[in-house]
Amino acid sequence: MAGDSELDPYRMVQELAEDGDEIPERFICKDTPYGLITASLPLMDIPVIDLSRLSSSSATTDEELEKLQSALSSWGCFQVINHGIEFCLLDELRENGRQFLKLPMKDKQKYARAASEIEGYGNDMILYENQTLDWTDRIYLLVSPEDGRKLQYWPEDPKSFRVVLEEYTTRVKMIVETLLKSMAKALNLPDNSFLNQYGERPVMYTRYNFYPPCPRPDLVHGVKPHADGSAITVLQQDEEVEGLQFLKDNQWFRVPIRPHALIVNVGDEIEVMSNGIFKSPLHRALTNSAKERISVATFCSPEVGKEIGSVEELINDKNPRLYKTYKTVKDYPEIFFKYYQQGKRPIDAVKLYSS
Ligand SMILES: O=C(O)CCC(=O)C(=O)O
Ligand SMILES: [Fe+2]
Repeated sequence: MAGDSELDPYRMVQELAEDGDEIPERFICKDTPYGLITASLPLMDIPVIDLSRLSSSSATTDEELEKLQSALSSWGCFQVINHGIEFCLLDELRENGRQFLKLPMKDKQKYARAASEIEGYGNDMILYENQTLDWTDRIYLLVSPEDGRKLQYWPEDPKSFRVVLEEYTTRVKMIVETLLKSMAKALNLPDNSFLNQYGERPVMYTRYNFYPPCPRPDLVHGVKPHADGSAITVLQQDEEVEGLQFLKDNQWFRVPIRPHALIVNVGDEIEVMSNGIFKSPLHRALTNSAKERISVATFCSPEVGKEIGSVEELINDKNPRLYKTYKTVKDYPEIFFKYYQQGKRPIDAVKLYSS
């Protein structure tokens, strides 16, 4: 496809990458308040949580709960091992995304995102005029609740795309429930303290992020620095190509690749529910000049209409309430995307005191 890419908001990054060395101006990041875009950074000593120890009540459970509490109050994220998802399912999930991406553009076009929607196959959403765009294409799908799925956006090629994603969704849902219970236990709260706010019909979106090779990885973001608006995000990383980084104490760290482990980070909703004890971490994804990268992120949020607020037992004279309550899926997405696309932190909109 030829044409002036800067004037064509629907042009995929994949096509720009195939065109050659020019990066349209709109992708070039002129302002980096969180530091230079570079991969020359220390590797993160990422906490590792063994999910099988959390789900059984054995002698090692308490130790694992302590690790969980420590991971979430420092980094806000960890790697999960022994999560129970078969490795072949994880491989197939990621490979299906890759296969879809290799299809001719005309075959992918029928799943294209409509201008006013977030679901479907598309590039970075343009929400305001001078927005710097991320070097990424994506398939973005609501996967739960099941009756809210818009199957017109779910690829039918490769053939197993839909069943694999359905199965993965079921598994992630179970993992998140175990984690929410464990997180409450880790804070000495009743098991259901977070689950009560999460509800029976969580809203889950899965996003396949594709990062085509970029001729100037030092000038663009694959995904700009942000914290997730979810309660919990479960991420499958590329099995070979690094790119994800977390910020801690104003320093970026590279996330190491551990095949078949999942990365879990908490999002703004858990920061609010835990009254700031668990941190919704800033993270970003960088691009790479040699190789494309893929990641699959599942954003898990409470069911529609649930009111989110800090758990009462965590509030006392020493620890005052830090956040306003809000209706998660009703109010937050609007705030979230407006702030997010401007590189601002949406959680600031619900803080009672500015920090
Ligand atoms: O690609 C990655 O590793 C991270 C993506 C991410 O942070 C997101 O989709 O919210
Ligand atoms: Fe994210």
